Amino acid sequence: MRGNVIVTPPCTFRTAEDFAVLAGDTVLGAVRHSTAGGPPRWEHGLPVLPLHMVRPGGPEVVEVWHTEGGVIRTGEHKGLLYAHDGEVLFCAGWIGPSADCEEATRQAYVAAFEVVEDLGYPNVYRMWNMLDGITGPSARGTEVYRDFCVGRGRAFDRFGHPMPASTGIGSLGDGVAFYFLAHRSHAAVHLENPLQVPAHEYPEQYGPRPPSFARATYLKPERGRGSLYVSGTASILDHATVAPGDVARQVQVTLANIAALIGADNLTGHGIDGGYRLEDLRAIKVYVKRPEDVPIVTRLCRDEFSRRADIAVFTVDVCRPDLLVEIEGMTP
Ligand SMILES: C=C(O[C@@H]1C=C(C(=O)O)C=C[C@H]1O)C(=O)O
Repeated sequence: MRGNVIVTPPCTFRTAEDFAVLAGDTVLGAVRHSTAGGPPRWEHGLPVLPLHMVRPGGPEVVEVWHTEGGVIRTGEHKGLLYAHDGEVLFCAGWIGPSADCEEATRQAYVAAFEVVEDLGYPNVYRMWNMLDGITGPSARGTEVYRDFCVGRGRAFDRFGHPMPASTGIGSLGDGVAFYFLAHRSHAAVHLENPLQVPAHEYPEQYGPRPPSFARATYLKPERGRGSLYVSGTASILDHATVAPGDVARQVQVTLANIAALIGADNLTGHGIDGGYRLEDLRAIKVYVKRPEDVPIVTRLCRDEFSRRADIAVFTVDVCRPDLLVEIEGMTP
């Protein structure tokens, strides 16, 4: 509560049953982390992206993106499904298994930027990409993530959009899925981390085209406090992986990275007043590579984040073979 106004967080995690009740009320779109992925589909008249992130028998986590009001309009463009309420655009797409991940990614991202431009939501502030076999060999004999980065980068080159906060993570199957959010009027301020080389400046040892993303994006309203969206963050200092093989240390380095990124010093340096701490984050997603590491990673995260935060843990691959964990979140 702020005064007597109820502040609805933009994103909450729900069970499949809760989502069925909630949909059609204040929902713009949703992402179903479940046992199968595939193209986005319409549910209750809204775009819903199924992601293969859960093993059989595990609980489905529905990530629900809420609208603050306005008339919701929906549509489809080249297989991408979207909903928008006059201020916020939610859009989801599926690249699917393909012979040429680079070209398929380029085309899908071109379609995404066409949606952004056609509908007039120029401030893209958060993107997610879930890649089956992310560090595995691609059909053209390189690596799926590397091919993906080249294709995505070519679409960014063509449209000249600034690079927003993003996640590029593994999934348990069903090709490459992606979704993103864009705002009509609020400026998107993209942040880098003082402890890390900007990802888009990574040296060539990580691939021919560095990944196109910022470490965080602050969505700045005309007045008052905005929301900060933290990219998938891992145990990387400068550009190098820290503590390969040591999951507890990787969690510590990752949390320290996030703390430095969202803290007052870094925000002030990007022209944003104030700062945040780990306990301010909500809608946290934790990606753990090895199933046996889930208990310790969950405990370490529970100790640092607020009890009021939704924390979802998924057992999937991370974008470098030596990374064991990755964490993302946002402020309400
Ligand atoms: C973990 C890293 O990168 C990951 C890959 C991303 C992408 O390609 O969009 C974004 C954030 C992370 O999920 C990193 O390079 O620090």
